Amino acid sequence: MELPKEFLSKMKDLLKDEYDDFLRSYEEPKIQGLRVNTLKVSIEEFLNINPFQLERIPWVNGGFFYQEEDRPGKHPYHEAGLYYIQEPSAMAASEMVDPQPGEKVLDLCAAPGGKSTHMAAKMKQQGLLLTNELYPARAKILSQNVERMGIKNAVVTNEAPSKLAERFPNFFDRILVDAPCSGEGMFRKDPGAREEWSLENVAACAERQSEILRYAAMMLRPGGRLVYSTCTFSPEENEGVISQFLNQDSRFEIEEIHVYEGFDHGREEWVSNGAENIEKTIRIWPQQVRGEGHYIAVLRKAESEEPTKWKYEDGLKDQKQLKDFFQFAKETLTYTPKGEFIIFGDQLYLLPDEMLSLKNLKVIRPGWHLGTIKKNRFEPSHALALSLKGDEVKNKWNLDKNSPEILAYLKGESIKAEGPKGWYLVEVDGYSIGWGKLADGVLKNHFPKGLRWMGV
Ligand SMILES: C[S@@+](CC[C@H](N)C(=O)[O-])C[C@H]1O[C@@H](n2cnc3c(N)ncnc32)[C@H](O)[C@@H]1O
Repeated sequence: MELPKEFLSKMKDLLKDEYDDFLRSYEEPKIQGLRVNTLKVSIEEFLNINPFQLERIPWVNGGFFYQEEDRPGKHPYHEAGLYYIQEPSAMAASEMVDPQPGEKVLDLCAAPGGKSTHMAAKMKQQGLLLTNELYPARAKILSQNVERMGIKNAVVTNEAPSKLAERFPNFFDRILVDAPCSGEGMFRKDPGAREEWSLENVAACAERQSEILRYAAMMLRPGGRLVYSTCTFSPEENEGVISQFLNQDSRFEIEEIHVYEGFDHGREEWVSNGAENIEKTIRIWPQQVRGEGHYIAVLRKAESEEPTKWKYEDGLKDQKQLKDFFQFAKETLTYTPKGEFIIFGDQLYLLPDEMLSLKNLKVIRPGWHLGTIKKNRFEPSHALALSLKGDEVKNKWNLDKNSPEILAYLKGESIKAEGPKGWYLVEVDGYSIGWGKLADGVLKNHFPKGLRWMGV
């Protein structure tokens, strides 16, 4: 593998005796991981039905190494959101954010959503997860992953950190800044990162990271936790950014947290003006664990009495427009979802608790997407299907993971079926995967066109 020469000489100076081991790690194949989505299946249940060769990742409950030939991205369980494919070291960051059910959590640089979907699982559908991405095309992928994992309490936005900072001052209990970086830790996985690398780019990344971090700091409530992470080795983007930030903002300090075996500590000697306790930040090295390179700093904001006035988002006042939805819920579900409803165009959503006004923000998904309000009828969304459990619907149609019918369903074909007319939750081995509508012995396919398996 060809690596940038200036990168190698810099790493040699920094790592000294460890350099040869570091270099050898580039000869190893990339490490593959998946994380069980506990919103849909418990870890134990998943291990009972698991079709892959899995080995536990020590630092994350429900994280597993898999083998290249397993191809979990091409399995019906993937479409059902039973797991998320994620680089093993990257799973450490959300573990350290450790969001709790009911909290208000922000993921500021979130696409494609590995860490957000991990945090959502920890929040157990309770509280608010604001997950944001600057670039529109990436924000769309983030939103699709939120849908596939059956997350109900997430709002997906497509904003600049500065814009969010104006709207959410001192608001979040926990914030993750998984910053855009020079990606040195991903060289083994991503040839693009190798090609784009330069010393100038490292410096530009550090500047951008400092700016993002300052906006994140404004949005954290006093006493809250801010986690900063990168997938790069350069001290400028890691200990350097954190030291500069801490030296400028005395409300923050480094929080000491449990460090897993094999993880390394921050290097004070690699930066000038290293902040107090900078060695208590975390480095993950490919020559020390089965994962790519990462850096993580956990910060705590001091308690204070900063008064803040927020403007909460109001749900629909006039619920007349919801008539067809309530009719659908009565016919199809075993309960009626409650809360603050909101209509965007003809799309119906339920807002997460405590959401602030979304006015003038670029919102991709303002909450739990329920479906489309059509003329005299309601059509349920794919997001609704993926977030429902079998006991929450009156009718379901279960397919075996190895059956020809599940393949036909994923390709968009109708399936022969007998039963009362209406909407059916289609399942794979008991886990929701989409909708079908039954009439006259045929289950009409409602698996979204854009997700269908072509050429299989
Ligand atoms: C390391 S990636 C995030 C990975 C993600 N957290 C995950 O686990 O899947 C950083 C993200 O920050 C976004 N980004 C780039 N410039 C940004 C900026 N100025 N402000 C906020 N986000 C930015 C990138 O588009 C990218 O999606």
